Amino acid sequence: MPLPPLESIPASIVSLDDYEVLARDRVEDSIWAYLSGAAADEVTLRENRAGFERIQLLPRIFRVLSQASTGLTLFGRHYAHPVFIAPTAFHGMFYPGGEVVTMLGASAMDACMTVSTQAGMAIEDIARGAAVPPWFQLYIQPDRAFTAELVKRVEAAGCAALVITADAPLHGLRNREQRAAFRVPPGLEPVNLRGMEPVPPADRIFGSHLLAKAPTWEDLAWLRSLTKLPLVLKGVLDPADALQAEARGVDGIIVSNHGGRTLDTVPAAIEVLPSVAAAIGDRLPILLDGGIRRGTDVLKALALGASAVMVGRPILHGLAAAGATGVAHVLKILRTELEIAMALTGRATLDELDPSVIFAK
Ligand SMILES: Cc1cc2nc3c(=O)[nH]c(=O)nc-3n(C[C@H](O)[C@H](O)[C@H](O)COP(=O)(O)O)c2cc1C
Ligand SMILES: CCCCCCC(=O)C(=O)O
Repeated sequence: MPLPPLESIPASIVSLDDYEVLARDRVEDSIWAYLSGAAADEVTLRENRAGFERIQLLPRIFRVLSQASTGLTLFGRHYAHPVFIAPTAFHGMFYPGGEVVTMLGASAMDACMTVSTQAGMAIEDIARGAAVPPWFQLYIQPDRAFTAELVKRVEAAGCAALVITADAPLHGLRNREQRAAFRVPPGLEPVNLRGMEPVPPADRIFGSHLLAKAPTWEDLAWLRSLTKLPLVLKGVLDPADALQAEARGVDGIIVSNHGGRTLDTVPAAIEVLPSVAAAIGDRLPILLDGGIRRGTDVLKALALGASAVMVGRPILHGLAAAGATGVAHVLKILRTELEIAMALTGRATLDELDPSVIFAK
């Protein structure tokens, strides 16, 4: 499938926020509530942005930039830049063709896409078109035998890492979605979970079946024994959990509050990153997501201990606004902004990004 040229995007669309405005006109109200909303009062959603805005940069001047690069190596693979696509559910809600179209845009920008367990398309079909082998995000299912089969499929499809989401044993309390009566549109289903017994609804949480099979640390050890893929744990906020994950043999950690969509009033991801980075040191790579909207945000996250970042909602804004071209343009904007931020702070490589680029008040 050819990618329509970036020139087809209006010249006035220059930032990720512009894509949010463009997408708003193209997405039906209840789906918009699902995409944009977060848990409860959405305090954490706002904090994810405010956390980045509170951090100021301190540039160095006259540094040698002639060999500048955004390249990095993670789990033995080279990546052209540190902007990864976070896993998000059902891309078909936002654009016909769903995840395959997102992958087309990601491939045009050499970006690594993480495919959600809740994707509306088969992992094999999504991975087939990938220029960069995707990562797969796993929600450990109540049926562990089914989960094991899914992991084998993911390996066979050529995925390069398994991202295990740990912060959502339950769906967060999404009042904005409830008010808008959000439902997954007919015709979309989590096709990679086909064949699994659906989890019936319950009228209470404690004492019902809902938490009976919730994942525990033992599941991590079980997954470790099941696959050679790098295991990356998503949804870590407490350094003690990061250390526990390391002890259980994970290969990487994603500092994330799920874009504010699980437990409200937890701190901004960028605010807890330094404490997780201090605990883990250089022993494991750390990624961060939540609120990345500017190249300066990418730079701040890398300076405070992340090796790469993931971006959620803006990718869906690009997809809704202009399909694969929109996804590619969102990624291009972020990468270009990162390069500008690196050049203007006098940092030629990602290795040169450390806390010295952050202004200490
Ligand atoms: C519409 C939507 C769907 C999401 N679906 C998933 C999912 O299926 N699995 C998952 O681990 N995280 C999911 N997330 C969370 C993202 O992976 C990521 O943590 C979050 O979006 C990052 O914040 P940002 O949107 O500010 O970039 C979803 C987020 C959104 C906005
Ligand atoms: C509409 C199905 C939602 C599945 C869970 C996806 C998710 O993690 C999210 O944040 O939303």
